[in-house]
Amino acid sequence: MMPFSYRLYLVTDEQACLGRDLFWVVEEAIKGGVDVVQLREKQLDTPAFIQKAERLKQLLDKYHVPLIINDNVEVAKAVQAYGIHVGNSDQSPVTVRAQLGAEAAIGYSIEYETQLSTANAAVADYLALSPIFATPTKTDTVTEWGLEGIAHIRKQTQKPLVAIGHIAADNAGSIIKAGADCLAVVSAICSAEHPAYAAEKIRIEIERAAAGSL
Ligand SMILES: Cc1ncc(COP(=O)(O)OP(=O)(O)O)c(N)n1
Ligand SMILES: Cc1nc(C(=O)O)sc1CCOP(=O)(O)O
Ligand SMILES: [Mg+2]
Repeated sequence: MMPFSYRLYLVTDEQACLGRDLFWVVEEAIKGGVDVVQLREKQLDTPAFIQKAERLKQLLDKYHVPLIINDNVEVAKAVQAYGIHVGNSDQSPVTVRAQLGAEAAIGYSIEYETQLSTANAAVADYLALSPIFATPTKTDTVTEWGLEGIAHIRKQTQKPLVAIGHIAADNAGSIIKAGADCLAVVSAICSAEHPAYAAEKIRIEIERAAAGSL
């Protein structure tokens, strides 16, 4: 098991970067306060995914920001990523743990409350509530957890809770106050005119809400 004490989680989406260089967007996002990055590539084959992940890891290492790989265990292994994120259509966290060992952080999407009591949730280092609010960025989702859903799940687990889905500066504080530990964001940062400024605004809301709930 690995610690997961991050606050602002960038999930990449090249399309959402509106023609700008992904590596530039990521670096700006880090300057604004992103402290963990997931490389999410749904179209690349494994060799191309590895190549991109290697380049991204070099950049992230400069800032001591951990790299999470979406779905692909082979890529996570090849680049010695900090961890991997899997959901219900991917290899299970139990299988991934067997392949990557205790030294990899595993994130697991929670779409149904019944998942909480499974071995898959038990071996995960963080749980992602998927989605908090419906989002055009990913439409193959089940239901929206909403703020009430976060509070409900918060009472049932001590694991770090990552919220994802339609998160931006204007709802960041309420999501943290409802019980999330970390906010995962695609478009509000990748598609922002100034990704650094956008990340900074979200980070400020996170810190403000977290300080208020101490
Ligand atoms: C932080 C985070 N949370 C949820 C997801 C979604 O994972 P999944 O359900 O496996 O869907 P895909 O991203 O693989 O399409 C995520 N990637 N990251
Ligand atoms: C990658 C991803 N997973 C989700 C889930 O619900 O599991 S929602 C999502 C995309 C989130 O994008 P945005 O910040 O633009 O709303
Ligand atoms: Mg997946």
